[in-house]
Amino acid sequence: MNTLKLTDKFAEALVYATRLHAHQTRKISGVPYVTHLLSVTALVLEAGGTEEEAIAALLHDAIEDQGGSQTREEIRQKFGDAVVAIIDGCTECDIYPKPPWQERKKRYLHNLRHASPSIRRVSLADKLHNARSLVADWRQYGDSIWNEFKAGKEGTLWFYQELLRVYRENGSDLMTEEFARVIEELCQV
Ligand SMILES: Nc1nc2c(ncn2[C@@H]2O[C@H](COP(=O)(O)OP(=O)(O)O)[C@@H](OP(=O)(O)OP(=O)(O)O)[C@H]2O)c(=O)[nH]1
Repeated sequence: MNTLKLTDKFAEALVYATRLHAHQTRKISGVPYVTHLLSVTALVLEAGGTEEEAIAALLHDAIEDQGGSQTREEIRQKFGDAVVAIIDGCTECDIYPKPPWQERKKRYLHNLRHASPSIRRVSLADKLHNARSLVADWRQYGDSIWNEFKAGKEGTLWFYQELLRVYRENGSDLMTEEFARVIEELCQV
């Protein structure tokens, strides 16, 4: 049985993430962006993740979407180096303009191959929730959803299949196999 007890640091990160992303929404459904952060965090904790991993899950898009290096330093001061290292491992880039889509995705896949177990857990939870969102959004809105993704349907499916290959390189676990089932479903939409 998992006996993890979350501390006030987790509660602080929850409020901080909610405020940081307060004006951001999910691009298909339009719901508050914090829904994604909460789902990813729940997946990390359900998979046996630590409090540091859960805090990193809450803040995994903070550097990329909400302030770059300034936000990184703020997170370092509030939550420490270990949390920042996990977030950096889940961050594609923090510079603007962003490099081309395929270049970013290939670099993400390359870095993931050498990433720590903590980074891999938060990354997998992130991509699992995004893949589930895609299936749910497709059911509601149909093929028009692909217009919202820079690489369209083909490129997006390529990325998810490559991610699955990388997650499986270190063996498999329950979350990886759930990801595989969702990707199979996504490939059939
Ligand atoms: N499925 C889905 N994705 C959405 C939605 N709103 C925002 N996103 C984000 O869109 C990103 C994928 O969009 P793309 O056009 O393919 O790529 P890009 O934003 O990286 O350029 C995902 O980021 P990512 O970099 O792959 O992951 P993340 O770490 O930013 O979450 C995902 O988080 C939504 O409503 N549904």
